[in-house]
Amino acid sequence: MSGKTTIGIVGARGHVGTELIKLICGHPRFDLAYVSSRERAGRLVSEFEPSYRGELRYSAPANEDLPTLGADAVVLALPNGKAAACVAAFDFANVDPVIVDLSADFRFDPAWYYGLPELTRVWHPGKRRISNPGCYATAMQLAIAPMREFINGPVQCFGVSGYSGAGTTPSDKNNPDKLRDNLMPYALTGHVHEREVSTQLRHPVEFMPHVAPHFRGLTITANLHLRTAFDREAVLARYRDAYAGEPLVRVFDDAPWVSNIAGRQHVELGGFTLSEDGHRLVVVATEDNLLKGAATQALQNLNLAFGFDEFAGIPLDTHAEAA
Ligand SMILES: NC(=O)C1=CN([C@@H]2O[C@H](COP(=O)(O)OP(=O)(O)OC[C@H]3O[C@@H](n4cnc5c(N)ncnc54)[C@H](OP(=O)(O)O)[C@@H]3O)[C@@H](O)[C@H]2O)C=CC1
Ligand SMILES: CC(=O)N[C@@H](CCC(=O)OP(=O)(O)O)C(=O)O
Repeated sequence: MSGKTTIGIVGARGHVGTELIKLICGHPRFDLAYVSSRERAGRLVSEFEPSYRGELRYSAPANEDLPTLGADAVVLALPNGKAAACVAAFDFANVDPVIVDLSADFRFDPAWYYGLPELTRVWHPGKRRISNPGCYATAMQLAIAPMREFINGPVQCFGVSGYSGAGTTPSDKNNPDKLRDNLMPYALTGHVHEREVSTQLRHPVEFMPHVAPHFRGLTITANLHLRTAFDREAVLARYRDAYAGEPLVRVFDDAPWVSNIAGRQHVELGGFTLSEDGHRLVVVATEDNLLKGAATQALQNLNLAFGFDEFAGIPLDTHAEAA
């Protein structure tokens, strides 16, 4: 291979695995070692991903064969519940690549680093087992964190995701016919991202997710009750300060629209609206669930794990001006 750091992707046919292949193809320091898919085993990656110009083919290694494949890092992009068996195979073989898990399987395991770099990168150095946050959970935490110390009582978050969030295994939530002209509520209490955000922020969050007919991009509308009365300027100043110098978090005056975020790497925050008494704040966040909600964040985590620039290989567009 090329002297580059090599990455294996397990579950590379999926929506997130596909985005990660594209990002790694454009990365100056990473190269693909292997990409697994049972359905595409034997097929050339270039058949599915034109930006990949090599001869690599999808393969379908058994878990116990993964440690023999020799990648410097492994990204697990499998459905929930499948990661532990892969990790156990590496442990059993005493092979210790950097592992980034995209599922929810290790997000509550204190032995794993929770990688939402804008909020947790200070704890990253030396971490080789990295749990990538959930898509909605990323947007919720970035929307709430700057006001965390002033929040009074639970935060309510109304979420609407494009149906790529539901993966490729057929279900009502990714069935375009059932989604047409529709908004599908689900997991209205107890969604894993509710628990994830409440745990990470150490503050209760109540999350009500929905799926919509668009393919990619999600919106979170967060309702925060505040102990202290705020005016809009003070709120905006807190968000601008919190994310100053963060290329993947942009703060706007107006509420962001999901139609503007598909295919883009960053999270947008905006629409800061206060009640008349200044004690209730509503904030809107949008994000491409497959990018900052998954693959882009995984790339930030991989860059940090190998000591590269955190944003290497992440195409930062500039066409929308932050407020
Ligand atoms: N979609 C999203 O917006 C986000 C997803 N995530 C998480 O990322 C992970 C991947 O999501 P996504 O790409 O949407 O999922 P998909 O359903 O699109 O893809 C799943 C991948 O896993 C493989 N796979 C499925 N079942 C198995 C199995 N039993 N054993 C081995 N491989 C299997 C599939 O390939 P094949 O069947 O060919 O082997 C496919 O490559 C999930 O854990 C998801 O929760 C996180 C944030 C956002
Ligand atoms: C629309 C839809 O179904 N979205 C997924 C979230 C995708 C995600 O972030 O997944 P994990 O936390 O499982 O990794 C869901 O609600 O389960």
